[in-house]
This record gives sequence, structure tokens and C-alpha cells, in this order.
Amino acid sequence: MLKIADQTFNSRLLLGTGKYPSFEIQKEAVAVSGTEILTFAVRRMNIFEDSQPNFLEQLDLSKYKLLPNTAGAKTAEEAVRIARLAKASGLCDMIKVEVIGCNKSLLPDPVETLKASEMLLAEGFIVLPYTSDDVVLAKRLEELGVHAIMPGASPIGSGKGILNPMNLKFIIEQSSVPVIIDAGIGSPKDAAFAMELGADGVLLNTAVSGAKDPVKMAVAMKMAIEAGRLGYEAGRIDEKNYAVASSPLTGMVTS
Ligand SMILES: CC(=O)[C@@H](O)[C@H](O)COP(=O)(O)O
Repeated sequence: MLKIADQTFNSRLLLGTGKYPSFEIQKEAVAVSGTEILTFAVRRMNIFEDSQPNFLEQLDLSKYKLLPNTAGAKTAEEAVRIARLAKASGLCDMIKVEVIGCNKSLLPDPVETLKASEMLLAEGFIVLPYTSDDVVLAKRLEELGVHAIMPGASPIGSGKGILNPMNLKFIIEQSSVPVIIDAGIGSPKDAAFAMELGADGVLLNTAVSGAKDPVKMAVAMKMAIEAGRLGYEAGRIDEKNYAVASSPLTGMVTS
């Protein structure tokens, strides 16, 4: 079970809700993925525009925990304003802090992320910050009291997979709160690898919404995350730099 704050989930897959070819495909992909947590940008809620379609209306919200994110924020203050808006809508108590510091790489601003997390914790939010794979920043966030750390595998939407497994492993090993690998996952192999490293979960969007067949990819991601977790729990063999015969060498017929 994945436990975030006082809430438990059977699925370790957190799914983003952007850029699906249609609401119908999104609905089906979400259903087959087995996810219980959906993330979305608060700015897409169309709270003030009744005439615009609201993707949330397309889903049976009783089945999912909503994890709004502060995408679009460039400062801690903006992130806090967006989070308050999400809370006021009555949809959630959790917030994914996303404060982008670079338009080209879409990497998070570490200083503003730390500041926003501190402010949101003080307001009673369940805070899940999206961070880079910086080991020290992850520690500082944990010390603040955040409820999960969400380091990126690689830049959002890049599909590059896990660029720095060593850093992610350090973050996972030092962390006493859940670590959810977020962003940059390109294929089921990346998701399985994240779980094999010991991550508590994976958050992904583009790999499913941008796949040729998003519904099939959603199933593949579900299976990959389950397989990766099982592999982690089973404990993989140590790698060796030489061959070791897999059959016993004693009692052979030939001399
Ligand atoms: C909005 C959000 O939370 C996602 O964009 C997330 O960061 C996933 O990134 P990928 O699209 O690379 O999976």
C-alpha cells in the first residue's frame, strides 16, 4: 500500500490528466491504469468559465483522489495563491507544489519550491513538492515536514527516463516520507526501473497521453509499476563482473 499522510492507496501509479487525444480516451486510460490519484493543473479547472468544458466533469470523482498542482507558478507566492484556489473549490486537501524556474528545461526552482512548501504546510495542506533529483534539497524538504518528495526522472514531457539513478537512490534511501518519481518517464521500462530503485510510486502523464494507444500504454504502465515493486521487494541479485554458471558444477558426468 502507498501511504501519503494518513491516506492509503492500492495503486502506486499517479496519473496526470493533460493532453489526451479526447475525453473518452482519457477516461478509458484512467480506468484501466488502476490509478487512484489524478493530478491536474488548477488553471485547467475552468472554475470561472462555465461555458468551457471541465475535464473533471468527465470522470467519476468518487473513485479518485484529486491532486491539484500549481503548474504555472513561478514564485512561492503564486503557488500558494493557486493552492488556496484549489482548496476553496472544495476538491482537495493535497497539493502538488510545482514552481518552474526555467522555461526551457521546465525544471523546478529549488528556492521557491522550498519556500512554497513551507508556506503551504503552515496553512495545513498535505504538501507534495515536485523537485529536481537534488539529494540535499530533498532532505531539506523532508525536514520541513512535507508529506512526500517527488523528484523528477528527467524534464517534464521529455520521455528521457531516469537520468540519474544514483541521486534517486540516495533520495529514496534517506527519505522517511514516500518518494514518488515524477516527470520524464518515457516507457514502461522507466517506470519499472523507478520502482526497482525502491520508489514508493511513479507519477506520469505524457508517456500515456502521448502514446499511439494511450489505453494500452496505461495498462503497460500499471503492469510495469507492479512488476518493478515486486522485483524490489523480492530483492535482485548482485551484479558481477564475471560469469557464474547457473547450474551446479559438482557431479558432472564428464571429467
Ligand atoms: C502536470 C504534471 O504533474 C505532469 O506534467 C508531470 O509533471 C508529469 O510529467 P510527464 O508528462 O513527463 O510524465
